[in-house]
Amino acid sequence: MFSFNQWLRENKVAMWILTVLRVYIGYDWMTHGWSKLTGGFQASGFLAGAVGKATGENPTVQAWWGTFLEKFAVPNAGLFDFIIPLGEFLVGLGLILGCFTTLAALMALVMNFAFLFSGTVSTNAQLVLMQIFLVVAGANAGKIGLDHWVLPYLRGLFSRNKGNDTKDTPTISANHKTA
Ligand SMILES: COC1=C(OC)C(=O)C(C/C=C(\C)CC/C=C(\C)CC/C=C(\C)CC/C=C(\C)CC/C=C(\C)CC/C=C(\C)CC/C=C(\C)CC/C=C(\C)CC/C=C(\C)CCC=C(C)C)=C(C)C1=O
Repeated sequence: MFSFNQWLRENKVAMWILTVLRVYIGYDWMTHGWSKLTGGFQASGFLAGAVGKATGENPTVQAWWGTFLEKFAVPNAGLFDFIIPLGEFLVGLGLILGCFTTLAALMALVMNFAFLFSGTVSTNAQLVLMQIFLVVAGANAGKIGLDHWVLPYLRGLFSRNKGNDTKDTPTISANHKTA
């Protein structure tokens, strides 16, 4: 039976479409990150505004997220001045190069949802939808990219001496000499 998920994960045509999608999304993240890194960026104003949206009868910002912003993000705004521009830039770079593609897409989702929870729709919802395709596709989304080499390298690193590697298994060879 045809499975769309399997098609995303294994098909060659899907691999090319995902590559175009990945580079497009990556370029969007990287340019936003770069302009914040070079032009300066302060999260405090936005964060205070988001806290203000957590009140009223039908608040845009959910109470638990409002509490997180008020108690953690606002007092540590300097951390977000740094991690948001860096995160956006690195996520963009990872997606463009196809390096740790799935992890980069997941971190991108974390940021999109943080912005959505804070009451900004903007391009976040459409990025979320596109990035879900990248995550479901898994390795196929990074095959035309550094993941083509990085993933097998990591697999080798973590599966050494496990699996079907026989070099550590003692065997008695034909010319085995006994004393
Ligand atoms: C449209 O949207 C929007 C924006 O945005 C454009 C915005 O700004 C903003 C404005 C935002 C603010 C004002 C801030 C708001 C802040 C909050 C709401 C506070 C809460 C926020 C959070 C909880 C989010 C925190 C952020 C996180 C978790 C992201 C952190 C991410 C990272 C640090 C980066 C992760 C990156 C990865 C995993 C990719 C990794 C890949 C690479 C780095 C590639 C590197 C490749 C190389 C260097 C090449 C060489 C490498 C090789 C060859 C590999 C070798 C391999 C080996 C195995 C050796 C809004 C509102 C918005 O609405």
